Amino acid sequence: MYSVKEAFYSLQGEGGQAGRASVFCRFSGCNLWSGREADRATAACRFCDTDIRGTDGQHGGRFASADALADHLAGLWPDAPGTATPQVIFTGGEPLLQLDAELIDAMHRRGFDVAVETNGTLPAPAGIDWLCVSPKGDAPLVQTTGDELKLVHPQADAPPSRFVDLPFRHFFLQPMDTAPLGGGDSLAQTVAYCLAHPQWRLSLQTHKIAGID
Ligand SMILES: C[S@@+](CC[C@H](N)C(=O)[O-])C[C@H]1O[C@@H](n2cnc3c(N)ncnc32)[C@H](O)[C@@H]1O
Ligand SMILES: Nc1nc2[nH]cc(C(=O)O)c2c(=O)[nH]1
Ligand code: SF4
Ligand SMILES: [Mg+2]
Repeated sequence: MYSVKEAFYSLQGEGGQAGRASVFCRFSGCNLWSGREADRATAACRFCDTDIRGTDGQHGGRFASADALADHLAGLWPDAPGTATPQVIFTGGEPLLQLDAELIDAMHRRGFDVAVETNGTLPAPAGIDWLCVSPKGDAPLVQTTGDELKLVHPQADAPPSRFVDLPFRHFFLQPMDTAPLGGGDSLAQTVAYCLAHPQWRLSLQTHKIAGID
């Protein structure tokens, strides 16, 4: 059984694939926060910008099998002209609590590339085409390889220097959207860090700038 908060068709807003049309599957639940505002201040991850509870979002629900969920997600890809490879982005919540090889295979059989956004505290199954790891504070990092490491910045207990020697192909710093918390000048700090440490590239949340989701 898979629990999905919401699913939607949009453009990847972040990281090295920003701008690519994708179907998003946002799984419910996370191992670093309950999703309740009352628990935010004491959670392992405190700055989450997302509603991760329940299955009540658009195209959300509970799916009894990998094929049922894969059919549901493939149905969100538009009947559009051209030859672009469809992509599904499994996110959440924490997708690696639910994503398994069966669902990855089911999406591949439907012609989709499979991308994942994870906090890196759980091992990733094989077969993912684009793995984005986004470490959180002092939560243990288990998944130490992938395509991109995308660190939300600044985090007092997660300096970029701790991650920059890991074997990822791309290193992004993403300014912390402080809307859930209030205050801060994370954009200026992130720009300054990238200028001083050129291994890191700036990732802006372009979907928020564009106002698309
Ligand atoms: C909502 S998380 C879900 C996936 C997974 N749990 C994770 O944390 O990577 C999706 C992406 O949004 C980023 N994110 C969450 N809250 C953010 C915020 N306030 N500002 C900037 N990025 C944020 C995460 O770091 C992650 O890269
Ligand atoms: N457009 C858009 N791009 C995204 N890339 C990662 C997202 C996420 O919440 O995982 C996200 C999201 O929520 N929306
Ligand atoms: S790990 Fe990801 S989904 Fe979980 S609370 Fe943090 S940002 Fe949100
Ligand atoms: Mg998001």
